[in-house]
Amino acid sequence: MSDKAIVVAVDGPSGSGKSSVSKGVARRLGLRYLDTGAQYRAMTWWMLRNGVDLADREAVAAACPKPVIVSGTDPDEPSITVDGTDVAAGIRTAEVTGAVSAVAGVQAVRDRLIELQRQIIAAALAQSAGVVAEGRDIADVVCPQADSKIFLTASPTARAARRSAELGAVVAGGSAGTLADLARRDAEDAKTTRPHEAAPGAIVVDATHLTLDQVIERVVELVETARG
Ligand SMILES: Nc1ncnc2c1ncn2[C@@H]1O[C@H](COP(=O)(O)OP(=O)(O)OP(=O)(O)O)[C@@H](O)[C@H]1O
Ligand SMILES: Nc1ccn([C@H]2C[C@H](O)[C@@H](COP(=O)(O)O)O2)c(=O)n1
Repeated sequence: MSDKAIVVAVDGPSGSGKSSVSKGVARRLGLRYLDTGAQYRAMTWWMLRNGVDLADREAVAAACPKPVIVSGTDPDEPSITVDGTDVAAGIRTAEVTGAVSAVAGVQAVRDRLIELQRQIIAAALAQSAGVVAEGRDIADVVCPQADSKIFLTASPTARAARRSAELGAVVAGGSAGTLADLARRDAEDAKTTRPHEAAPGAIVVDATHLTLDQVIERVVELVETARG
């Protein structure tokens, strides 16, 4: 097996299992883990906290250089801070989830976070065995030179059922409400990225009928095959 540090890109729609699978693969292969969605959420958290009008794209673009966002890449303990504040829980609220697509749709935000993501990936390549980076545009925009590209998907009902189970009864309307929330966010995200389309060179992994462990195993096999 080659000793070259590697990048594994994992993209896919909301709730397809990107975070759980990417962390599991990173642990198995001794890689770092980068959650790019958490960075868009952290930017949104900061905008909401600072009273930026999210309907005003110019205001969002003007404000986006200000927050200092730091991502920790240990797959056992991923972390994210904004201006030194731990926002790991704060970025998962319904308020942030409902607002994040609007912020992620502003090109100046994307430019800033993509630059940050490339810096983190470069540091991981220099200092470790590599990184699993997950999001919506890793394989086609952030890191087209990734060594392995995975497009992780699952049926809308499987994604909604899994997300519902994770959230318990918190979402109004239960699994049906979650299904509608996922569909709405995917539709919003599709204005900016391609959440339902595999990038050129990406291998599609359909997790609808697979357990989490089976998906991790499948992705590890694909990465090891590509590594040679
Ligand atoms: N193959 C699977 N079988 C059963 N449950 C799964 C599977 N994959 C993921 N899950 C569960 O589904 C839920 C959503 O997974 P996860 O948060 O990893 O998705 P995601 O794609 O990162 O979501 P988002 O895009 O919203 O950040 C979690 O509760 C996770 O444990
Ligand atoms: N590379 C990325 C990652 C995420 N986003 C957007 C799309 C999502 O609605 C939002 C939050 O991501 P999640 O935590 O649910 O994976 O961020 C993006 O545009 N590009």
